[in-house]
Amino acid sequence: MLVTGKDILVPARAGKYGVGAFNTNNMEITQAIIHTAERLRSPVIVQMSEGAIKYGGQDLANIVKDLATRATVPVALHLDHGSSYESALNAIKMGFTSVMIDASHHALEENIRETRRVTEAAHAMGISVEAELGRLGGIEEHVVVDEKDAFLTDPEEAVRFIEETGTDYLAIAIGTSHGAYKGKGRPFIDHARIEKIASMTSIPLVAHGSSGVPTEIVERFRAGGGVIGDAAGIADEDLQRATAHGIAKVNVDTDLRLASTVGIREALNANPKEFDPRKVFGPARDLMSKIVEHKMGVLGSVGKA
Ligand SMILES: O=C(CO)COP(=O)(O)O
Ligand SMILES: O=C[C@H](O)COP(=O)(O)O
Ligand SMILES: [Zn+2]
Ligand SMILES: [Zn+2]
Repeated sequence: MLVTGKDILVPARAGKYGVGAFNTNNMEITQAIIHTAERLRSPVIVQMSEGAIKYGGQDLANIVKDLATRATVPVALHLDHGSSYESALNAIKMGFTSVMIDASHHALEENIRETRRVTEAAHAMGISVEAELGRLGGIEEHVVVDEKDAFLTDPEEAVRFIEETGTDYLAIAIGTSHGAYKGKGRPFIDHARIEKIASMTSIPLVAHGSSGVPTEIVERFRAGGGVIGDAAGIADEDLQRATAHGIAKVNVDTDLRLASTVGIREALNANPKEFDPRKVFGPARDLMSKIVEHKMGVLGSVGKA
């Protein structure tokens, strides 16, 4: 069933488990996410970035909505990193049931103003909203945020931000970053900060940049001929600790990107004569399903639907 993000995330925060929010860009990724959720009786969030909307548009949104409607577990269609009020409204028109307004790169007052505009419009239409406070390291919205400029979310500021914007869930900067190269090999999740923010707030919290970048997948990526540097992700134990303390929405894109590429390249390498797309995309879909299954197990959402 197609539901709002709030319908999925409020019970997750109350129940101290996490729900995966997986990025999609095509049918196979969408099937891996929603069919696995159905099989494991897990709620799930399928998200499309503005880039995914540019790539797949209403066609892809309709695929997600159709699979969600036919599923018997709760599924939300969410806009990831909406960059403006107009972008959020456009997603709502396309049938999204949850939107993110990411004005975190603006000064606090401007972030509050822009977020508030979106919550007012979205709430009037029964759609729930994610906002972001603080700045992640790494590559964010196609702007490279230098390590020293990346700042973590201030707990007092979070309380004020939630109160003044009416956002339904809040993405906080706690040391994670987007992409396949996280943390540069040192411990970097600020668990004390998560606990502090969670103790002062009651809405679901969101962790971006939560891919695990599993060693096995990275090794297979290399073995097949892929080129990748010192890749690193978020450890399963870190995610479990974070979800026990208030992180309810856990964003994963990189792991599915890696799995799809590994699946496709291995299928092509194994049989150079193959040109049936089903024999190429099928194995990639299977590998992505395994990633989704693993993540749902780690987050504790299995059986919660
Ligand atoms: O935060 C994300 C999407 O908003 C994705 O994070 P990863 O790059 O760790 O998969
Ligand atoms: O956080 C960003 C997501 O990984 C989406 O990336 P994208 O804008 O390349 O689709
Ligand atoms: Zn952001
Ligand atoms: Zn993100």
